[in-house]
Amino acid sequence: MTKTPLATALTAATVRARVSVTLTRANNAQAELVTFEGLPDPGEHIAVLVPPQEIPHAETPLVRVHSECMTGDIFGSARCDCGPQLDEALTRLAVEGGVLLYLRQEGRGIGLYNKLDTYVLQDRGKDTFEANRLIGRGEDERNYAVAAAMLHVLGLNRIRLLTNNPEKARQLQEHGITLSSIVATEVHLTAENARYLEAKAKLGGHNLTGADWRPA
Ligand SMILES: Nc1nc2c(ncn2[C@@H]2O[C@H](COP(=O)(O)OP(=O)(O)OP(=O)(O)O)[C@@H](O)[C@H]2O)c(=O)[nH]1
Ligand SMILES: [Zn+2]
Repeated sequence: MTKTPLATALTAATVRARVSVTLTRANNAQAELVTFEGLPDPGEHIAVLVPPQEIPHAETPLVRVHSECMTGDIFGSARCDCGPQLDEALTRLAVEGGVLLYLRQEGRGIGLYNKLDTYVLQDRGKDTFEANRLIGRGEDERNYAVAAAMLHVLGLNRIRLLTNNPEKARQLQEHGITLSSIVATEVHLTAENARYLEAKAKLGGHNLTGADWRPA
């Protein structure tokens, strides 16, 4: 059977290296960082494999697909909920084990400088989606084929996905990943990120109920 270009791209990837690290942000879990060759886009995406520390390994692994946010993940910027979501995922993975895919998709795929340009527009009253359009970019340019490719290489074709984002769930399923369930991330609401979260729920269709869910 002739493979479609997408199927070929998803299966052409291989593991490049596996490196052990102690994760101080995940209760000192002895995790493994995995790098890849032949992914469908050139970003330096990594997988973080975290062993369970408190409960036996689940049959279906918990997976967090996290998009890079330098401002939130590294500096703890309170404009968005990315930092608390990353901490939540790492804490949870340290308890029950699982995998975090760290995707180099800064600014929903538009890059750091462009994201900071949209912050200027947001400070003048535009929401996150509109601000992207105003600088001539898509509202959300992320494509999760790369995440599916990483999961295929790791042999994780059936997962429990930790997300509130329906598009992430939809695309992973489209690329052959079975979601046995979708586990909600907590709603990390603060006065400072309220407008950001409101836009995600209203315009991005994110589930902000705090309850586990299925895509419509
Ligand atoms: N363009 C743009 N990107 C942003 C902004 N704030 C955060 N981001 C990026 O948004 C991405 C995170 O996406 P979110 O929509 O917050 O969450 P998600 O990953 O889609 O959904 P969850 O799985 O539920 O967390 C990261 O790449 C951030 O860099 C913003 O104001 N503008
Ligand atoms: Zn963020």
